[in-house]
Amino acid sequence: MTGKTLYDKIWEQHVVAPFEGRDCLLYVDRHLVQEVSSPQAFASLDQNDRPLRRPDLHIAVADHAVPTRRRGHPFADGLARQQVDRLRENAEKFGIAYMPMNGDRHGIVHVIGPETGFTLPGCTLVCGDSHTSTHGAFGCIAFGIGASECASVFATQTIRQTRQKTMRVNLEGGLPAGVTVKDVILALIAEIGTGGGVGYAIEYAGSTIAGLSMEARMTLCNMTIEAGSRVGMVAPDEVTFAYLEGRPLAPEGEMWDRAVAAWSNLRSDEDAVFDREITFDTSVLEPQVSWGTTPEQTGAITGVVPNPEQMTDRGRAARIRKSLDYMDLTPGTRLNEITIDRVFIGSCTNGRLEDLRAAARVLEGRRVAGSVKAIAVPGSAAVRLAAEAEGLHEIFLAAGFEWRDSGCSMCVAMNDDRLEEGERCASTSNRNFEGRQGKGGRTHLMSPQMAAAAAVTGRLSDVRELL
Ligand SMILES: CC(C)[C@H](C(=O)O)[C@@H](O)C(=O)O
Ligand code: SF4
Repeated sequence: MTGKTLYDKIWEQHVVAPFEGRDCLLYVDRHLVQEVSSPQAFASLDQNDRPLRRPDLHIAVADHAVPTRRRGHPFADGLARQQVDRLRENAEKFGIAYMPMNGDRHGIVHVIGPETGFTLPGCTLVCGDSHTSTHGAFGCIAFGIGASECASVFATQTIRQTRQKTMRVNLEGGLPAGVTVKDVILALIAEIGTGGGVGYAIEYAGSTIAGLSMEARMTLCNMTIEAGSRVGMVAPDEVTFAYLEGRPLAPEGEMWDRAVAAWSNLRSDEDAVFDREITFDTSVLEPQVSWGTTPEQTGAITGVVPNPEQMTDRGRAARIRKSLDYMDLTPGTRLNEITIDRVFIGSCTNGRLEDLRAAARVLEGRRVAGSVKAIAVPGSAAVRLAAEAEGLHEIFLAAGFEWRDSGCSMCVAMNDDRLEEGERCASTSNRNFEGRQGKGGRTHLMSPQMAAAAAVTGRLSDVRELL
């Protein structure tokens, strides 16, 4: 018998009942709830007169619609206020934990889950949000679900799911100076495509992973969904345990020791066979920026805007032509000559302390270019407080950034942080679709230090020249 993958091990521990084919009824250990995807699910409990089965296994937080400034004032947007109010009321009514907007535990769901120790190795964790893949960084099976599936989790703590095929992505060789895991995942998506991971649960392994912090591993797993894979994971190790120890919801005392002993077995067996396996040399990477309207339309900052007329694949050429038209870019333009209007540093991809530190290192002693408006939005209140405790906010403010309260903010423009028609933004978020950051807005995805470099030069820039 061949060995098992990490995904298979955790999956098998959670099967309540097998169905036909690859489908199973799966037990759900943890559910994160946000304001956009939950109203229907709560309503379905009401309609069917069902209780919420395990209130202790859910945490609710409003992150998408909350304003990131003037939090003590009435919301500018009526719909946003309604969404936030409804979530608070539902959480109270069904007895689940709620993290209020102005509390110290507020933040983007995918930032507060790990930060509180709610996210743990070996568990199944779901949320009505595609970037739930983030939590797989802890060696758990975490994936985004739809509204009707949220209702099923509320009522039964189970969910019907199709077992994914497995893919191992071996990241080898470490990272050169100025290159981060955001560059790795952007380059990987550029190579395998936004459909490259469809149907697979991806496990990241290799020498590069061993040297990554939990925050970096989260960035990697976060963007796995942009490669089409709903699950990204990293086997837990000493870095994972050190991050979790002492977190408010992590096990304590003797339970901690037992947990670490159990978690230490959570790794793919030596002889495990993956359905697909690829190796990616990260030691040769350069900082990346996206130039199009999907994350796969990305290239090294030293390159140029590609020319669709030179492509033999006509479908691809047509897609690129459309992207360049929306992005208002001319083939052959050097990427580092593209000027920008806005900078957004934040999101569940790159809104953690390490990201803010990396950006601040570039900003220290420098000023945001006169033509640029820049905001820094910590992923959570805890991130903001920790950043303030070490004075990072002062560096951002002195450089000319606005320093905001936590939330999704300009990643998705569901609050009042958004691009104006035609504005171009250097952004640390994960999606660059048409209109993602505001109608007619143009997004270039990159790492926090690359966004900081763009802020000070007023154009897409190679951060290695500023280090
Ligand atoms: C609004 C929400 C359901 C959505 C998601 O599923 O990911 C959002 O978080 C996003 O990043 O596009
Ligand atoms: S920060 Fe962006 S990607 Fe993350 S949950 Fe919010 S909207 Fe989605």
